[in-house]
Amino acid sequence: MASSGITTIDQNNKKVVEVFDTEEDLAVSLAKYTAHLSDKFAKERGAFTVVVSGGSLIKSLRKLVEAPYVDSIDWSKWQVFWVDERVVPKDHPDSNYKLAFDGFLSKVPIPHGNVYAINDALSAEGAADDYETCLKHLVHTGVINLSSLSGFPKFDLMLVGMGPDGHVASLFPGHPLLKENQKWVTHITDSPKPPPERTTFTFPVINSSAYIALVVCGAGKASIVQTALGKSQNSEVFPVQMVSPEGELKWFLDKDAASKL
Ligand SMILES: O=C1O[C@H](COP(=O)(O)O)[C@@H](O)[C@H](O)[C@H]1O
Repeated sequence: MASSGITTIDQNNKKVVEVFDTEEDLAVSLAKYTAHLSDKFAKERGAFTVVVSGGSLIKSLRKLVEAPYVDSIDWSKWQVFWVDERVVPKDHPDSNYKLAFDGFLSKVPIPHGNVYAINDALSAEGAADDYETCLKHLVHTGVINLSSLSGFPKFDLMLVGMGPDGHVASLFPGHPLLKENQKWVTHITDSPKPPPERTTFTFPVINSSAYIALVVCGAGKASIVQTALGKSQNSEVFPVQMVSPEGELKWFLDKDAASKL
């Protein structure tokens, strides 16, 4: 699967891997994929619950704020959440909210009340608990679906990146939080990547999703991609390998990230 432009699909159609010649091509396809799901969920359930990560993912969403998508998507149906957040003020350069707001949210007419940022006045633990309470309320009111299989919230689409160490959200290799199986949202105060204090969705929530787009670009991530998708002998299990949603997982890779496959 080394060349670009190739799509592979696993036997039960739950995992799709698509490799793009350039990050530009990837961004175009990601916008099309997201717009399609927005339309589907808006029609089916009158809401589209979208979870974003921080990092390089946000730049790869840039085509959504351009024609034709900026005018064709029904932004009023979007409900936006963060899979992880750094516990810093919302206007801090490290804030995932600020990154998404500056690069994406400020350019589309999503109602302000449909954007769920953490309470940045709280401690990491307090912010995680507060976010979980907010999610529970939204499940109760039917904005967020509940998985009948797992009993955890089932978001329509998670758009997530992966760090060069194989972390997803703020779930880092070897960290005890990888095993959290009760909480919906938890916190970390010793993140190996700064800033140290963060909130993060847990794996049961991530893996209850209807759709996950895992967006990975750059040669610096090729070894982990090889471990996750290729024939690497690496015995360590990286967090990204624990991503296994109830619904569909689609990997969006650029040629460099896929270079070791
Ligand atoms: O710290 C974080 O890093 C990951 C990966 O970021 P990237 O820039 O390497 O794509 C990101 O997905 C996560 O949301 C963020 O908090």
